[in-house]
Amino acid sequence: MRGGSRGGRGGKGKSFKSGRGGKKGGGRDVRTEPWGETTRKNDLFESYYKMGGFLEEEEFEKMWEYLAMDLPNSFRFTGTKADALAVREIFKQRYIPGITSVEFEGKPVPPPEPVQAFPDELVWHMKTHKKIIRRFAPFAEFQKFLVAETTSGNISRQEVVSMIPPHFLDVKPGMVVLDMCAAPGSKSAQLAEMIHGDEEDRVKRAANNKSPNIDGEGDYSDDGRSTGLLIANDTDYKRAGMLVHQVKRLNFPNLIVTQHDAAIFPSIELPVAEGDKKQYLKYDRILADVPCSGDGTARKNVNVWQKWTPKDGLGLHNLQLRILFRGLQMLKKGGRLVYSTCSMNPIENEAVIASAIEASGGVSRVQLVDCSDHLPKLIRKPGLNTWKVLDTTQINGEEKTAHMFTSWDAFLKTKEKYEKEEPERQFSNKISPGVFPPIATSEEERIPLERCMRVYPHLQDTGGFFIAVLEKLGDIKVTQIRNSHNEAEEQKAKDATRSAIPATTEVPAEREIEVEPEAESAAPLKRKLEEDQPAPPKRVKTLTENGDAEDPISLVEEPPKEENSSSLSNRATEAQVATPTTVVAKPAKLKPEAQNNNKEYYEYLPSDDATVDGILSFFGISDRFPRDRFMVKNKQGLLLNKIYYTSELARSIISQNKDRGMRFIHCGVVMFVAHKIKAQDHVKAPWRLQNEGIRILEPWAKNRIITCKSRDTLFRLLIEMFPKLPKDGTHELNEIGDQLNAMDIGCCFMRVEQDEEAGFPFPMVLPLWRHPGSANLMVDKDDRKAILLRLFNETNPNIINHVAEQAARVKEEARLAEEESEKEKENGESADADADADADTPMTEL
Ligand SMILES: C[S@@+](CC[C@H](N)C(=O)[O-])C[C@H]1O[C@@H](n2cnc3c(N)ncnc32)[C@H](O)[C@@H]1O
Repeated sequence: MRGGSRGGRGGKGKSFKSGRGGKKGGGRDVRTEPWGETTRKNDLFESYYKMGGFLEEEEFEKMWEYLAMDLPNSFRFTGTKADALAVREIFKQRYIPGITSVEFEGKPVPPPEPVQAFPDELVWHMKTHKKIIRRFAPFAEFQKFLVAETTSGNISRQEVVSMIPPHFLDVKPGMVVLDMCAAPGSKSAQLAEMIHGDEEDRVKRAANNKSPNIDGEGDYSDDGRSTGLLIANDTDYKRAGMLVHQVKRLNFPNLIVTQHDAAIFPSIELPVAEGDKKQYLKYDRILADVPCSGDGTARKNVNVWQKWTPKDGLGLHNLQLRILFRGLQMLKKGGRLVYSTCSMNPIENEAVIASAIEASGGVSRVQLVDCSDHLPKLIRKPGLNTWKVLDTTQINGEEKTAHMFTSWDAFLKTKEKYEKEEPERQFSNKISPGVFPPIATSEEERIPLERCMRVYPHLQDTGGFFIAVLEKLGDIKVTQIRNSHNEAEEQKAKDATRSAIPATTEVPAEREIEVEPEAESAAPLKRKLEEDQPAPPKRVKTLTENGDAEDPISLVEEPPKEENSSSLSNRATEAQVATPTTVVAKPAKLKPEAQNNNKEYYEYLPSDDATVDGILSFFGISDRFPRDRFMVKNKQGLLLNKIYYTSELARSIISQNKDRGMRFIHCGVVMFVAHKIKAQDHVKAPWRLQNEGIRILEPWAKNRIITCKSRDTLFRLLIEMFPKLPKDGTHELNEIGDQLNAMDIGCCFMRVEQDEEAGFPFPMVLPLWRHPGSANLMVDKDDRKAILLRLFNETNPNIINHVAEQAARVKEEARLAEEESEKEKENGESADADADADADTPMTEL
């Protein structure tokens, strides 16, 4: 159970006015109440999804109806499985019965329900509108629990669809995982949990000289500790900060946060023996949850309705392709990569997958994995093999016409026609061959795009999402960086061969939309194009930046050795001709630079460091606990007051790469903090254990361990800060006071064993400091409140801080004394004055 700090993100759906009249049939759906004024309607958006061949007409109608409804709130129980199940049980037993009995306007209000797609009832969603949540006490109480546990890190408020991709990565403890576009970090948190696995149980077994092998899966060579690593990366400085904030609370020593452009993510060096060839880190698993237009988030992100344009997806295709391609390069052979977006647009999805597979050398190098037997309860639709491409043209920024194209050739033909007939009409420079469906020359070469997964809003009342699982079968070629000259030459050659071009299709936007002749199922649709939306949704704006300009790194480093150079395959090659940016396959060349403010400074302490040695002896930490993984984050070393701990692989990577120009912006769990007390002489080890790192160390400790056995004692220690422990031995701290009386001043581990009968549904270990005349749990007020709520259902605890109260008393006494002395002074002064006056008077008189 984590103490943790603040984090998490709430699913804030704005109120709205449904564009299509809300859900029909059944009970009244409170989510469609017109509590807000935003109209959820966008003709061009609708036309594309209606005419693009995504769903049968009837199903499309249902999908569109759901897309215009508010999204249910959802959340996930997090942490180790045991912790997550324990908190889930408290939630089910304490809150569900009350919520289930609530009625609104004579009808039962739907209670939270587990989302069937995920195992163990660890994911829940709630369709109740926040107005109802605020109005009814059982919901309000539950809401309080939700907030407290989110703050503590035991619950993550995350959109249901966003939880899907990590499940398909099939991460095992011990794996090396890269999350390429990780901010704000909800999927990174899931991945970290998977890498962590049952680590705590395994370590406990190892520390007790039992085999740490619980389930036969994973690498147990590090005394049960997970040997895996998660590198969570994001290019955006601010968002990377959010990511650090989110993952810090995981207290996971096997985690590094970096800030790089994923499309040119640097190759990370591994340490090698002197004289040996350089080795680069390859990943067992990669998540590419790329920046996207986000049109699948329209249920919670109402901006999508106002701002959707076909250019959003077209503009992102190339960046998405570059990120995916770089990911495939860095993947181990046999490794797995999950590509995902919260967009339903095939240009950002299947088109990217097809182009990346082609660019990698085809299906013999990278295969789409059939995941139909995985998460069988997740309702999904197969990926698309055909789709159309929509874009708009304009003349002098006006008279927009929407066009739907079925092929690159149809697009070129249309362009040629207009160049002759209406040369002033501006065509998009965003359409490239790669955005169209691939054309296979043989069945063996066909990319089975149907293995991709599409999750639509109506299938299980979620947002829209796309997931594709890729496996690397062979080495991937490195794409040559193409310059404008060779692109232009290649284009000329291609143009010359394009003689028989099929008929063009266009959709005049201000008139009646014509359906292109190739499309069988399409029917004419009347629509009027709204004013052009000049600004794409905020998300798109931020995400279209590829970060190159900001990144002080150039693109010339040699790639890892195994990869040979060759050109991109046809579709991807053509894509480069038609789009302004090239697919760049090479990693960033790092510039060694002094560690600066953008990232943290890391200095590992030598394994015989005297300070660490002193601390570890004080707590009786086994010699088997590694001594070489402690670091400080300041040049002044131990002058600073925190000592961090990281996993072995994190240490190797940080040490090997920190001076190469890698932007490491977070790594390490705080293990010890210097304890500044006046009576230093009393204390043999003036360092205190930290809530963050205590669980990593505790199984290896022999000294300074006390055990709390009763709920009363725990309650007292939580509700009172610095309860008294007088020197004469009298105290009100029950078994804890007795154990502390026999202990020197300093920090200790306070264990709470799991004991259902005693009212402890999960084990805990908390740091406690024994002072000369008191004791204090080193747990902050928020975490105290969360534990009090979780274990004691204490909703509004009044936490007493004896020291603060005493300090306030002393201050008050000092103030009163000062007042008193002022008064006395005044009195004295006036008395003196009187006396003086008395004295003077006679003098004067004299
Ligand atoms: C869909 S969001 C990722 C959400 C995240 N995976 C999660 O679950 O919390 C896409 C992220 O990609 C980042 N991004 C945009 N361009 C990038 C690039 N070139 N390299 C790395 N990250 C990028 C954005 O800053 C954004 O945080």
